[in-house]
Amino acid sequence: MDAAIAYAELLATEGVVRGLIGPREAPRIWDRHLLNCAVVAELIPLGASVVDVGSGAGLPGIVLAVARPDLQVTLVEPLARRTAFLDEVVDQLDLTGVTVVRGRAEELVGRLAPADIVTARAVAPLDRLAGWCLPLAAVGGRMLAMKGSTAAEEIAEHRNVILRLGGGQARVLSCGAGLIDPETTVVEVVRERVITQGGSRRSRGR
Ligand SMILES: C[S@@+](CC[C@H](N)C(=O)[O-])C[C@H]1O[C@@H](n2cnc3c(N)ncnc32)[C@H](O)[C@@H]1O
Repeated sequence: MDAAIAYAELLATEGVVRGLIGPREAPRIWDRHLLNCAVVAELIPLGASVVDVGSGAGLPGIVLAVARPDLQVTLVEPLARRTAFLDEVVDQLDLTGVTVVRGRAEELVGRLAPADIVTARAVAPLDRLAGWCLPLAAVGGRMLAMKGSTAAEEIAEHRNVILRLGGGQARVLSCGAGLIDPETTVVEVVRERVITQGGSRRSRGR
């Protein structure tokens, strides 16, 4: 809790001053941001490696690292102003299991170890997100994309693209039942196959 309180304080002060979070968000950091992200931890197995794509000011990556010290979390973010803030948060909260990587997700394929879980919140539409996140997951690993009430429509629109990218059937999951209202909506996609550049497939175990 001490680390969570310290992070909330950093977001509401430095985060706002540096333009990483809107001033109107400061009073609702706990419910709209921290708790909304923390409940996603219920979908992540013990000791998993997590890559958070487009971490921004650290959502959900920092929250997951604080809530779950068993996780190895890599925060991927292209903007220097944001990675500088993330580095400071990691230092100040002494988050030993967190690595900050400056870069675009699509440029990091093959440079990061394949992750058990790839998270993203408010980064891109589902088709583009799948194109960035699935290649960073291990085969059998999962993308967990935090989405709003239009999650099912996004899946219907982009189902074929996701399959072509080597993903399985996307599912809409709800996190935080009995803890937060509204619950957090997550689109889960398992990376089932490796798609090589020419479009051929390699399945798990081959
Ligand atoms: C709207 S912000 C969301 C930040 C955070 N996830 C949140 O929920 O507050 C989107 C973030 O995605 C990052 N981003 C955009 N394109 C990206 C890419 N190709 N790879 C990784 N991050 C990217 C942006 O720099 C930005 O910080």
